[in-house]
Amino acid sequence: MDANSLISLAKKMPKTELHLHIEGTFEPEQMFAIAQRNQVELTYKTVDELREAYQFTQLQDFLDLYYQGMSVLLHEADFYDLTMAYLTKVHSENVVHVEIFFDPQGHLSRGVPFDVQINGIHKALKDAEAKWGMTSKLIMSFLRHLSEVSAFETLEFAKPFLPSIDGVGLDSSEVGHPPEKFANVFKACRDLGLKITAHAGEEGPPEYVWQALDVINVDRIDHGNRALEDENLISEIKKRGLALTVCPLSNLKLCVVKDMKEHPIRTMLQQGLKATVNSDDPAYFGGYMNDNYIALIEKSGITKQELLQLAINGIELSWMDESQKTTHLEQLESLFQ
Ligand SMILES: Nc1ncnc2[nH]cnc12
Ligand SMILES: [Zn+2]
Repeated sequence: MDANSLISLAKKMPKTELHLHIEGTFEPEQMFAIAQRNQVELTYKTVDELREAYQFTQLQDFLDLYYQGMSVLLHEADFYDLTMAYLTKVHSENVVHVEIFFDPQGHLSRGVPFDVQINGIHKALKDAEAKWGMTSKLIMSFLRHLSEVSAFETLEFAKPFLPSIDGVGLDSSEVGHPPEKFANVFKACRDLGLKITAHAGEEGPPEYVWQALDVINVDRIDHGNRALEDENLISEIKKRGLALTVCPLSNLKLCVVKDMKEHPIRTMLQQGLKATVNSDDPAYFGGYMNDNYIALIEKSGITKQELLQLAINGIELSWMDESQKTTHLEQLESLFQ
């Protein structure tokens, strides 16, 4: 099948997004509008100037801008508008289910209370479900450059809102902040019945992925690229049936891969790993869900079978209800017949 036909299929597929930081969907135009509304001054003077700064050679370059960008979010309506803009965009791309991270510590540290953040995000998620039937899960992520004590404090703030929180994650600067630093807080989260995921093997070594498995007992792995360096690790991830939430355009922008032609997602599938396609921080990395599929089709040469497998993995490895999975899988199969 030629690339154009594959792209057309990719656009029509019912898709899930399992690795998405809501603060990473902040488009410069919206950032400037909210900054103005809140009378917050941004370091960059224009949308163009800000976009020009999106040149990263490593994760930290991006994170520095990402934390600056989110600093204009102050009120519940800001979190609602940010989330609704993202959901509207991906609804138009046939995304039927999203699992969204938010970074409470990035806002608590600026004096924005937990309830302001989560109420805005949660309301948008519920409105999207009512309007379009789009389902969602919400994942609270701990910032790994901060201490485990800070993560525990965040968990305390979260406790009144646990009915709206489905899982916990671990993100921010990976190297130097291994999963074992958070062993106790993830144990507490597990005891509260929360699902667990962690960024591991994006820049960090295979050892960090082992720790995500053996020390914090993750339900899935965000990125996981560097797991491919260790055959025993690949076997263990397969044995546990864990998803890898892979983010192709993010990997390119953050120089985790040099060229999309060399992206390891096909190798992951060939090794029997359950890779999925996701956009991570689409406003910063040059594309939403469909753009990630298009980049893979145009540059890495994925086949129709691989395209189908990636979409199946996204549904099967999501945390949605089993009956809902069946519905989406049936739709997907009929599209590929
Ligand atoms: N790709 C990424 N890696 C680590 N932390 C993040 N926070 C937002 N995006 C991230
Ligand atoms: Zn991420």
